[in-house]
Amino acid sequence: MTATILDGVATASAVKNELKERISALKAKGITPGLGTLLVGSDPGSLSYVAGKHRDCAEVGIESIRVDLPETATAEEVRAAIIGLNENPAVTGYIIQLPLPAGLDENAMLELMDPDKDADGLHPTNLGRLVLGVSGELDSPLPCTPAGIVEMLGRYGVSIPGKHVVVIGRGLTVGRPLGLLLTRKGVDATVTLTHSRSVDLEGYVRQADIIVAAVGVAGLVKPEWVKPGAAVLDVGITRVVNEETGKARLVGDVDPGVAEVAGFLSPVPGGVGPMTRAMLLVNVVEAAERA
Ligand SMILES: Nc1nc(=O)c2c([nH]1)NC[C@@H]1CN(c3ccc(C(=O)N[C@@H](CCC(=O)O)C(=O)O)cc3)C=[N+]21
Repeated sequence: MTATILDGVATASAVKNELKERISALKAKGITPGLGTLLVGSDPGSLSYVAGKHRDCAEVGIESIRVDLPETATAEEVRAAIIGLNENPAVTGYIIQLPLPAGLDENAMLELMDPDKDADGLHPTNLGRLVLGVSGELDSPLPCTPAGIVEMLGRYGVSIPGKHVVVIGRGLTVGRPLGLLLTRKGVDATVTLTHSRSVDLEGYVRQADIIVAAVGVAGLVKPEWVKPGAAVLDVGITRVVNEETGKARLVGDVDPGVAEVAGFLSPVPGGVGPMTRAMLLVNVVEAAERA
């Protein structure tokens, strides 16, 4: 048996096409959605993600405003850039690209954002709304990667209610909010949220109907850990640079052999990454629709 590939590029493309109509409707009302990005420093991964986000905006007709600060920016300079984005009327939603360079307090910076312009759903108010939300109505932005995972499973007909989802990783952008989203009423998964201190990780993963690996440990999830037919979503991204060519290759948290055991597999690249970017656009459009 070979897994059905959960194609994030095709699914993101469908999501983006559906957005185009909503963007036209907004523009007809005189509202142009605009995504701001704030990037501090020049991490190659972050540069590549931010560039991708601006390309996506151009593709669907969303304006995009890019603010880049050097690695050496002070907390005061970053704070001023955030206030600027809060006040810029062309920016209907924005993100602070994470991680910020060491020495800058990420939580303090996220808290400075206008929650109504938070396109990542990572402001404390929006994380609070994620915890409080019981209706499944999207009345506040959801963190993009968890939203993209649920959206992709839905579009491929992978049923979630009552299923055991084992999430590996408890980070702010993926694992932690994913557990909250999956256990909301209307989504109804049973979630085991594992992390680097979990004892017998393999034992939990073996029981999973759906596995989400988001730790950044290349090839961590082995074929023998996977229940035959399970859905496996790879969210890990490790950049491996070829010494000779200087070219980076992306390696996920899931061993390639898992494709022979799983029922569904979301690969790296071409899986959850493009979906994350598509859900960011959804958040920007929804913020403009609410405004
Ligand atoms: N405030 C904030 N919000 C984020 O959503 C956020 C962040 N910070 N910091 C970093 C992580 C990582 N992330 C990715 C987004 C897209 C791809 C993506 O499109 N990946 C492509 C490959 C891209 C490439 O070739 O580099 C793929 O998997 O096919 C990957 C990773 C968003 N993050």
